[in-house]
Amino acid sequence: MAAIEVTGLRKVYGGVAAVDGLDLVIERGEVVALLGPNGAGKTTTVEILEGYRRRDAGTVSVLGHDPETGGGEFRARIGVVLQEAGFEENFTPRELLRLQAGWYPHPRPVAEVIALTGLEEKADARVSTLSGGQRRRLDLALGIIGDPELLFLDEPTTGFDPSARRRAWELVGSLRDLGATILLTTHYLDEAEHLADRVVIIDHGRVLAQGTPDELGAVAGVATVISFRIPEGLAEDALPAIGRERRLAGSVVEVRSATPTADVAVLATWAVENGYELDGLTLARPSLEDVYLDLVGEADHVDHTDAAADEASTAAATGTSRKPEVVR
Ligand SMILES: Nc1ncnc2c1ncn2[C@@H]1O[C@H](COP(=O)(O)OP(=O)(O)OP(=O)(O)O)[C@@H](O)[C@H]1O
Repeated sequence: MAAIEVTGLRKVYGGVAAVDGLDLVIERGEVVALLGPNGAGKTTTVEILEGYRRRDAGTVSVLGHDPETGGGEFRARIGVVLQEAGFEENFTPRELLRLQAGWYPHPRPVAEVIALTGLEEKADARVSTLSGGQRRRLDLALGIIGDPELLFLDEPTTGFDPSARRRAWELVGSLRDLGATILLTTHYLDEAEHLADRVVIIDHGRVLAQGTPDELGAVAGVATVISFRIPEGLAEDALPAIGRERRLAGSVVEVRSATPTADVAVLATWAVENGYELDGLTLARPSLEDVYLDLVGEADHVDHTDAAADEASTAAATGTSRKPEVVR
């Protein structure tokens, strides 16, 4: 039996469908990342799977339970890390973890979870003194204390510094190695690429595409990128017309090509005939970001609720700032 099976899921708020006929199957032991723009319906979907929201239509099975009626037995088998959980500020992380452990039949040792999440130095400090990133680590610690079979992580590393992020990734990797099934939502495409066996892209409450990043590239028909440094003194319009889109970032030319073999042949022939050496000539498969933007659409991507934050998170996620200008 799959860990999660969802068919025709629907949730409507004030006449608008936040989730609109979503189908999803997640096998046991899989790590799956849900991607999508702000307002796509990720959190609504995940909270329905966790049993925190009621659905309007569709069938949902999570570890064989209907989350709406699964009760304590269901809750003991899942771990949940919400986007914004409130804490009892006067408690310490160790105390909160002990309390939470009491809810589960087979919890992990508190000290082990503190070490796994890198909270040793703050284990006995009041929660009110924790930084934002340390609070997120505590969220993560509380999510795994029950040694869940299925872990839900809603944007688990937002606000983490780079090394905390690496540790969280290692933690997710080790949970996966122990056989946990993990469903995470993230806006960090590199996080999805690094952690997930499979990526599910949703928009307007439906699944747009799913698969490994490589499979998604094929589905989306996203082009290979041919890049090289433009020969010194050469005007850009002197380059041969290849590819379906060309961009210039400083002196680096990026050509998106659906037929890279033929395009490289044309480019190389032109360069040799004219006596140019094309410095930095490389071919790169499309990144998950290319696939994502191709599927979701850049206009759509920034059209949702919080364009600025969305753009900032994409930039942070990919280590890039604004995209180079499209010159064609
Ligand atoms: N409690 C609610 N009441 C009314 N509308 C809601 C509620 N929760 C979500 N929505 C709406 O449902 C849609 C989907 O929201 P959801 O939070 O699931 O998106 P998301 O993909 O998780 O977005 P984000 O990436 O911004 O977290 C949005 O249009 C949102 O405004």
